[in-house]
Amino acid sequence: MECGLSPIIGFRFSLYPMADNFVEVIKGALSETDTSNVWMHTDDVSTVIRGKQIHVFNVAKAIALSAAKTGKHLALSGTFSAGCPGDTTGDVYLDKSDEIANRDATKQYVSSQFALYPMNNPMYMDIIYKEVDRAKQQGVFNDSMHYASGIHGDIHEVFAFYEEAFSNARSDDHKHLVMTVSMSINSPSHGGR
Ligand SMILES: Cc1ncc(C[n+]2csc(CCO)c2C)c(N)n1
Repeated sequence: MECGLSPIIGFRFSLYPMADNFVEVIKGALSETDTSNVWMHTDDVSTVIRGKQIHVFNVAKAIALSAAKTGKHLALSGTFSAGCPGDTTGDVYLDKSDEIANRDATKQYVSSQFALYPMNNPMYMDIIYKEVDRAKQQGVFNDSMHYASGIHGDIHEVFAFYEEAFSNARSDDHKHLVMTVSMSINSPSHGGR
C-alpha cells in the first residue's frame, strides 16, 4: 500500500505501575480517559492509539496523568509514529474536530528520555540538535546521554515539548517519523516532586 499520505499518527505504549494493584492502575487510566477522538486497542503487552496528532498527544498525556494520580510509582514507555499508517482502521477518526477531550490541568512532575528518528532524512542530526536546543531554551532539558535526551518538568510542559518536537521533525518531504519516549513518574528518586 501507499505510505505517508495520511495525516494519522499513532502511539504504542505500555504502562508499568510499580504496585501490587497494577491491573487496576492500568485499566483505570485507560477507562477514565476520554478516548472518543482516537482509535484505541489494548492487548496483553501494550495499547495503541491512533488519530489526529492533537488528539493522540492529548489522550497519551491524560492516560499518564490519570495513572499518576494514583500516587503509585510508574513507568511509561512508548513509540510515536507517523507517515506510514499501514492500514486505514483509524482514518475515520481524522474527521474529528480539533477540540480536545481531556483538560485536567493537575500539576505532575515527570522525568523522561526521548529519541527522534526522522526516517530517510539526510539532515536528521540537525533536526535532533534543533529540538534538543529548544528543550534547553524552554527549560525542560534535563540531561545528555547516549542514545537519548532527558526531558523533565511538569507533565503539561513535557507533553507540549514532545508534541512540538514531533511536528517540527516532520515535513512534506520527510513524512515518516519515529519518536520513542520513556517516562518515570512518582519515583522515589524524584524526592517527592
Ligand atoms: C497502556 C498499557 N496497555 C496494555 C498493557 C498490558 N497489560 C499489562 S497488565 C494489563 C491489565 C490486565 O490485563 C495489561 C492490559 C500495559 N501494561 N499498559
